[in-house]
Amino acid sequence: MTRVAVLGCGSWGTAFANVVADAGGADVEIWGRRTDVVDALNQRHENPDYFPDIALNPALSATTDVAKALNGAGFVVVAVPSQTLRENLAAWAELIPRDAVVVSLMKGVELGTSRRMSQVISEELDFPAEQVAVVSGPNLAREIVERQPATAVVACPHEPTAVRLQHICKSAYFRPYTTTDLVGVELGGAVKNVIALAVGVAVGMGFGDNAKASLITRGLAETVRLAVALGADEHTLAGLAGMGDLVATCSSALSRNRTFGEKLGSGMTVDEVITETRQTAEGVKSSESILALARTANVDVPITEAVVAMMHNDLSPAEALLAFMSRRAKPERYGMESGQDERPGGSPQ
Ligand SMILES: NC(=O)C1=CN([C@@H]2O[C@H](COP(=O)(O)OP(=O)(O)OC[C@H]3O[C@@H](n4cnc5c(N)ncnc54)[C@H](O)[C@@H]3O)[C@@H](O)[C@H]2O)C=CC1
Ligand SMILES: O=C(CO)COP(=O)(O)O
Repeated sequence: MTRVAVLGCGSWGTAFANVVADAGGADVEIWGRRTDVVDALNQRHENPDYFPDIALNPALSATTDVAKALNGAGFVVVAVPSQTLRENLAAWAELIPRDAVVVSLMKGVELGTSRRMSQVISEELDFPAEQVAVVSGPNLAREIVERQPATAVVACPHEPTAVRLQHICKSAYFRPYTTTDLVGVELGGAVKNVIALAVGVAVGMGFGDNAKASLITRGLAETVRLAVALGADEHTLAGLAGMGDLVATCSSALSRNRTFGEKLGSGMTVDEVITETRQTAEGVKSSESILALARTANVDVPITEAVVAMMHNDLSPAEALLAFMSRRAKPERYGMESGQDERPGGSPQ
């Protein structure tokens, strides 16, 4: 049977490993850093840190020995924070089988380089495009580990690889579709975290459904502009990895990004929220790398600009709202036609 190594036993690594085990077509071993978590996974079939009340598939095994997890793996699924991926891969590179498919579950863009996760994988491992894939979509880990129905997108420029991956993670409750549009899928997943931060801020400030719907809709518009400028198919962003994930994340109290924004909007400082946030909220750091990408591509991303200003440049939520709402009046556009006038600081009406 195909061996699958899942690297990272945080919330999504654990839930996705369980999906593959439940799908029943592969042997799955999950790697984690902490002995107590790995022991609980092996002995009690639970992850006490993230899902203490959920019975995981007993066929799922765990190890702290990354060489053991990677030995003979046909798929190497990576679920660590986006900003540590490069250093993690450097440490693992020699152990990853040269014929394996490496799968990113991550939704971030690297700081400093603005590389997508699949690009970091290709660069660090020197793997060809047909051996690098991504899984993304409306996949709040808690709901998936509860085995609630969900859909996702499996992306690889080489369709047969996407189909192989689709088969090992398709189960009674998890329905993956395939696509070859890696760029659209990865940018959809990364930018929605930034938009979820903005929605969270609005919720924390006490605003209601009109504000949320406005941010989601205009957030999708800026995601489409950026992704298409970088080579994505516009239709991908109307799909599960775009609108699907954006709606799920922005609507859910389970989202770490939305929750982070909510705390900021209700008056906490960024440092205070970071101190009490234990899990990865990718949008906080990726907002900066996404803004850098947008500037390089000369694309207006006003919500992302506002999020970066709040997260990294001490702009208060009230000031960000004022800057956002006082931009010049303009026609509603969805795609690539937008001009420079979206940038905060554009002349008020
Ligand atoms: N939680 C969710 O619902 C979903 C998360 N994702 C994405 O999956 C990725 C991982 O997120 P989660 O599992 O939720 O995060 P998490 O914070 O629950 O887990 C991260 C894991 O990485 C490990 N880790 C942290 N620093 C590390 C380092 N320097 N080296 C090696 N391992 C390290 C942690 O010990 C933990 O096991 C993120 O990019 C996230 O956007 C995608 C879909 C759903
Ligand atoms: O990506 C996710 C759902 O698809 C999870 O979002 P958060 O990282 O905000 O929890």
